[in-house]
Amino acid sequence: MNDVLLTCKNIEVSFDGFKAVDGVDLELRRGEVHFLIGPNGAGKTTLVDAITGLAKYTGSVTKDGEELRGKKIPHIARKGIGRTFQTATVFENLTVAQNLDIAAGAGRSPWSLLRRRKHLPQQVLETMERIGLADHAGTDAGILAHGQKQWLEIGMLLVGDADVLLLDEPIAGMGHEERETTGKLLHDIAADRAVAVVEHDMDFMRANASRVTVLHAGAVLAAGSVDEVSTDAKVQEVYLGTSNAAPSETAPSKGAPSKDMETADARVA
Ligand SMILES: Nc1ncnc2c1ncn2[C@@H]1O[C@H](COP(=O)(O)OP(=O)(O)OP(=O)(O)O)[C@@H](O)[C@H]1O
Repeated sequence: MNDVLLTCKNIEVSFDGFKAVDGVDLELRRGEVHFLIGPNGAGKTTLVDAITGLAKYTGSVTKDGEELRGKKIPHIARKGIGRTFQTATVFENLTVAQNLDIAAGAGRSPWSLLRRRKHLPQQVLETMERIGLADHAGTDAGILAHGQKQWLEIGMLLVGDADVLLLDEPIAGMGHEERETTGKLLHDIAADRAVAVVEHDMDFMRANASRVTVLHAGAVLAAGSVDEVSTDAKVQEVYLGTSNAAPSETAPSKGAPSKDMETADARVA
């Protein structure tokens, strides 16, 4: 079995008494692309916020035996936990190479970080190849295509030595080719890391998930392989809205379970 890099136990996040995350357990393993799915408002992003120190929580997040609850955001990042946001947060006025050089250069002085260097570190050069941006080393990040910005942001986590990557809807707004490339990139980087992907796109999830956790109303509804969660009656009910609790979301049930989730995706996305 792949080794566990991050363990979350009984995570709860409350906003003014409303439990956005309600007792979630989660393990992220090296070698896996772990999808976090669930309807809007299920608590996916809030869970990522908790893990990365942006949201206060009760429960426990551990990495390498260290409890991370209550630790500051930079400390959590230094522990190798990195995240991307739906809107890429790159330095738009700096080049691809400079963005990566800065991300790789924690500990260097601000001036040396901003200086255009003749020789980029090997790690930056290798990462540019890996994320498919080697031909854009001198391009300002601000004029990259949407997908390329997402790849650059992932690259910035890689050069920062993150080994647990939490990616929030990385393919939103991408075309077919960019999605395919992103799927390959996720598996490439997961070979020696743990990758978690918050996603609404069920086709992308089915094509790329090693493991899936389905959240609903802040809690884990189901977890397992794509097949296991696709055939789970509770998951189908939530996605199809066949329960009395969500009559307005009722959608006709057609075909195989995986098709059902596709229907849900069209509605949820
Ligand atoms: N800062 C906040 N203050 C109050 N409520 C919040 C806050 N952040 C999130 N929530 C609420 O917590 C719940 C979970 O939100 P969250 O964004 O984590 O869901 P999600 O599963 O990521 O949804 P989506 O797929 O739409 O992004 C929602 O009901 C949301 O309105």
